Parts: sequence; C-alpha cells; structure tokens
Amino acid sequence: MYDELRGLLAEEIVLLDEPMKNHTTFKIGGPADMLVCPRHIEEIKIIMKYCNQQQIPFMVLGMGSNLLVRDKGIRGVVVKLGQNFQALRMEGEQIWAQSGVGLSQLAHCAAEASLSGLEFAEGIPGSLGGAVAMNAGAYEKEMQDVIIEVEAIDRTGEIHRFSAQEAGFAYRKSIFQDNGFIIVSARMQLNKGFREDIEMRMQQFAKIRREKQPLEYPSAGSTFKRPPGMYVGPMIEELSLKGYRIGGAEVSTKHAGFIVNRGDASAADVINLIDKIQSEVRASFGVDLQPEIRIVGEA
Ligand SMILES: NC(=O)C1=CN([C@@H]2O[C@H](COP(=O)(O)OP(=O)(O)OC[C@H]3O[C@@H](n4cnc5c(N)ncnc54)[C@H](OP(=O)(O)O)[C@@H]3O)[C@@H](O)[C@H]2O)C=CC1
Ligand SMILES: C=C(O[C@H]1[C@H](O)[C@@H](CO)O[C@H](OP(=O)(O)OP(=O)(O)OC[C@H]2O[C@@H](n3ccc(=O)[nH]c3=O)[C@H](O)[C@@H]2O)[C@@H]1NC(C)=O)C(=O)O
Repeated sequence: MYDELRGLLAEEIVLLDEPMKNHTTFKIGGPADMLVCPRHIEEIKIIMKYCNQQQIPFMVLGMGSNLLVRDKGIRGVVVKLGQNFQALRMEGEQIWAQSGVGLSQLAHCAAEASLSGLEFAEGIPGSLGGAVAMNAGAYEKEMQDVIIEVEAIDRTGEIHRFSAQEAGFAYRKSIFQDNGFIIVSARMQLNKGFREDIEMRMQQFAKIRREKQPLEYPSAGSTFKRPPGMYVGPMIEELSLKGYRIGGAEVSTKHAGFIVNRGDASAADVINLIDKIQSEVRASFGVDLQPEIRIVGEA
C-alpha cells in the first residue's frame, strides 16, 4: 500500500518508519508509517487523493510545536509542510505567504516593511499553517486579527478559498481542525506603522518570553487552554505541582502552564502528568482543563 504511494512520489521526499521525535519541539514521539515532505501543491494533491481513495489515515504537520505524538507512533501518512512551502510576497499592507513559513520569520518580514499586526508572533515556534489551524495567539492578539483569506486543499485534492469569517475562528479554534483540509497559504492584512516601534514591541515580547517561559527545554508550549476568564499557571502553582515529575516529564519550574521534557520523557509520561494535573485541578478548583496541545498517534 505504502509502496504504491511511494512510487507516485519523488524518493527524496518520503521517509518510512520515521521517528516523530525528530519532527516535534517536544522531542517525543514514536514512528510514523510514512512521512512525506511535499515541495509543491501537485504533490499534496497526489497524497490527498491516494489516501482518500485507499482510506489511509493522514495528518498534517507544520513545525510540530503544538503536538504530542504517542509512543507507538502514527499509523498512516504524515504530510509535513514545515520545511517547504516557504514562498512569501508583500503586497502593499498585505502579506501573502505559504503555510510552511515560520511565524517569527513572518513577524520579521512585516517589521522590515514597517507593517504592524504580527508583533505577537515573534518567538512562536510554529508555522503559518499550524498557526491558522490553531488560531494561535499571544499577548492578547490572535491570528484571526490579521487573516483575511486562507487557501486549503480538500481530501479529493481540490483547492478552496475561505474568508476569515468562513474559517470559523474562535479561541484556539478554526474549522481546519475538523474538516481535514490542508492549509497551503494565507493572506494577512496589516497596518502601516513605524519600523522602530514595531521592532521594539517584538523585542519586548521576546524578552518576556525568555524570562517567563522555559525555552531552554523541549516542550509544546502551553499544555492547556485558558478556561474562560482564568489563567492555568496560578492554579497549578497553588497546588504545588511546579517541578512535579513523572518519568522525564516535568511541570516547568519556570511556568506551570508548560510541561517540559527533561531528557528522555515518553509520551506516556506526559499523558500521565496531564491526567494528574487535570484531576488535581478538578478536585481543588472544580475546573476541567482542556489540553491545548494536540495528542495524536496510536493509543
Ligand atoms: N503562543 C505560543 O507561544 C505558542 C503557540 N504555538 C502554536 O501552536 C501551533 C503550532 O504550529 P505548528 O508547529 O506549525 O503546528 P504543528 O505541526 O504542531 O501542528 C499542530 C496541528 O495543526 C494542524 N496543522 C498544522 N499545519 C497545518 C496545515 N498546513 N493545514 C491544516 N492544519 C494544519 C494539524 O491539525 P490536525 O491534526 O487537526 O490536522 C496539526 O495537528 C501554532 O498555532 C503555534 O503558533 C505553539 C507553541 C507556542
Ligand atoms: C505558550 C502559548 O501561548 C501563551 C502565550 O504565549 C501567553 C502570552 O500571551 O498567554 C497564554 O499563556 P498563559 O495563559 O499561561 O499566559 P501568561 O501570561 O504566561 O500567564 C498568565 C498569568 O499566570 C501567571 N503565572 C504563570 C505561570 C506560573 O507558573 N505562575 C503564574 O502565576 C502569570 O504571572 C500571569 O499573570 C498563551 N497560552 C494559552 C493557552 O493561551 C501557547 O499557545 O502554546
């Protein structure tokens, strides 16, 4: 089955039994049956059509910064866009970019053109595609504040355009989490500003990130979504869970909202730690924490 798909694609873009720990910022994850790094839309179409016809499960990967892949790995095909799909065009106060472009790079390109609106994206380790799918945000701004159009491919290989409204953005949510489409590009509307001011705001955000977040260890960013009107960190801190460890997974001593990999964490360690935090927070605060990180792979 995989041999046939492999035959349809260039050899250099296909990896079999590829450890996902090499493709996630958590540095955790068992092997994917097949990982493909397409270089252009035609290759994505071939993969989507084949997987659709043969009913092979597939998933998309940007930079793997919001993912926990289980230890048994992923059955099916993983389509990784993070390294390719790097085209970017400035068009007046708009930026059009392909989904593999990194968020920090995007923020820097905007700043160079004296365009404001993407300062919050500085230092976020994800790709544009992942950021649109997750409606990523920081410092009270989100992707939905700048996105005006998204181009995505459906399971049959057909390309569709979505307005921001059609993308169904909400807190850490978009329709692309449920519709099985692959985002290939997005158009953003920014505002003219002063380059020095924009760069200063980006430097401030980067400084806060370095000071407040455990960037020195592998992680997948915030473990949980913010419950409405609440912060996660203070609750976990109040339960004295900072520094609590299961195997190689640790509640960060720097920011309780992060779980960090202290060297050899398994996905099971992280999942057990998530369960422990959820049950303690439920018991003490009556709050059901929902994971922000996407947990994928064979259970
Ligand atoms: N604020 C912060 O400090 C941080 C924010 N983040 C955010 O997390 C996200 C991670 O980005 P990234 O590392 O690239 O994503 P990932 O590779 O971690 O993918 C996460 C999920 O996003 C979806 N996805 C990724 N790329 C695409 C695409 N091209 N088309 C459709 N869906 C896609 C997939 O969802 P599915 O499985 O449903 O197909 C995938 O499971 C970003 O939104 C990033 O900004 C991450 C870390 C820190
Ligand atoms: C890291 C991510 O995004 C982050 C984003 O960087 C930051 C900054 O805007 O705000 C969110 O974190 P957050 O809710 O933990 O925000 P922070 O500003 O870091 O902390 C909120 C509050 O909790 C307090 N706090 C935080 C950690 C801690 O151990 N103890 C504590 O008391 C902070 O002092 C602050 O008063 C995003 N997370 C979510 C789930 O919305 C991510 O998405 O992966």
